[in-house]
Amino acid sequence: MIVTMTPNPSIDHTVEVGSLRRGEVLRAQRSHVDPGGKGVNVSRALAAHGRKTAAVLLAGGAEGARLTELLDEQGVAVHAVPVAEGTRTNITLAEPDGTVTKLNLPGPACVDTELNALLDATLAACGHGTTWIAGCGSLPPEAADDCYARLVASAHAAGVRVAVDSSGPALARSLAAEPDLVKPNREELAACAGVPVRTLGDAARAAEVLRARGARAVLASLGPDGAVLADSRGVLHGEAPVDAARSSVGAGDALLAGFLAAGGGRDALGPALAWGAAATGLAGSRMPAPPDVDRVGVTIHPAVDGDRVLEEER
Ligand SMILES: Nc1ncnc2c1ncn2[C@@H]1O[C@H](COP(=O)(O)OP(=O)(O)O)[C@@H](O)[C@H]1O
Ligand SMILES: O=P(O)(O)OC[C@H]1O[C@](O)(COP(=O)(O)O)[C@@H](O)[C@@H]1O
Repeated sequence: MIVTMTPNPSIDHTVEVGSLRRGEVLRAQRSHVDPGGKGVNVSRALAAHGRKTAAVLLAGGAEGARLTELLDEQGVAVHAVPVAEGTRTNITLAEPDGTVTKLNLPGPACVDTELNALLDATLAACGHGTTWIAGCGSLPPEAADDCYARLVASAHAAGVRVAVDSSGPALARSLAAEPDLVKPNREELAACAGVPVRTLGDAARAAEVLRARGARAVLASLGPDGAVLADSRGVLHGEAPVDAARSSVGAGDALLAGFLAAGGGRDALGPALAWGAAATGLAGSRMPAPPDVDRVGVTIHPAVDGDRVLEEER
C-alpha cells in the first residue's frame, strides 16, 4: 500500500486550442476535466495499475466535492480532510504541436488546524504493509513550510519511508528531516541546489547537493532527457524516448508512481521512466495503465555522460 498526501490538490481543466495568441479571443476545440494535484496523480497512476493506494488531501467547497467524486469514479480511495475555502482549478492550454501552457492557482488558504488534521489523517491511513508515503505538490497559501519535514519525521517514527515531490521552501525545509527520496524536476533541482542545471553532469552534482543536505536518494526528472537517480551507491541515468509527446502534465507524478510501485530502489529507475514516458503520450493528465507502459522502451546508461547538454538547454 502506498499512501499519498496532497495539501493543495486541484481540478485540472485542460482546454485544447488551435494556437495560443495573447490578447485574442480563442475558440476552444475540446476541453476536459481530470482530478489533479501531484499526490492525487500518483494515486491515480497506482490505481490504474491495480495497486493499493489511498489519496489523503485537503478538500473544500463544491470543487472539493467534485474532486472526491472524480477520484471515486477512477477507483481511488480518498481521505478528504475539510478545508474552509474551495479547492482550486488549474488550467492547461494544450496546442496541437504538444505545447502546453499551465496556469496553477494558489489554492485555498489553510490554517494550522487544517494542516495538522491532514498530517494526522495521512498517518492514520497507513495500515500494516504501507511501504511508502508520498508527500506531493505545492503548499496552500499560509501553510507552514515545514509541512513535509513534519510528515517525514512522523512517518519515520512509524517506520514508513517517505518520498517528497515539492518545490521552493517546502522542498528545501524537508531535506534536513532526511526523506528517503525527493523527486525534483530540472527547475526545482536547480533552484533547491542553487546552481544552474544545463548538463547531465550539472544534474548529478545538484542531486548530490540535495543528498548532502539530508535527502537519502534523489530522483531528478529531466523531461525528454529522462531522469538521474542519486543514492549512496552512486548516480544512474536512464531515458525512455517518446515519438510524439501529447502532454507532459502529470508525467513527473507517473514517474514517481512507477518508481515507488517498483520498490523505490535502483532497479526501480527503469519502470519509473516507462511510466513517465507513457504519461506523456496521453492527453491532459491522464495516467498510464499497464498497456501504455508496456509499449515503452527504456535505456539505463552504464555511466552518466556528464557533458551532455539537456534538451531544454539546446
Ligand atoms: N518529451 C518527453 N519525452 C520523453 N519523456 C518525457 C518527456 N517529457 C517528460 N518525460 C518523462 O516524464 C518524466 C517527468 O517529466 P518532467 O517534465 O521532468 O517532470 P515534471 O512533470 O515533474 O515537471 C521525465 O523524467 C521523463 O521520464
Ligand atoms: O502543486 P503544484 O506544484 O501547483 O502542481 C499542481 C499541478 O501538478 C500536477 O499534479 C501535474 O504535475 P507534474 O506535471 O509536475 O507531474 C497537476 O495535476 C496539478 O495541476
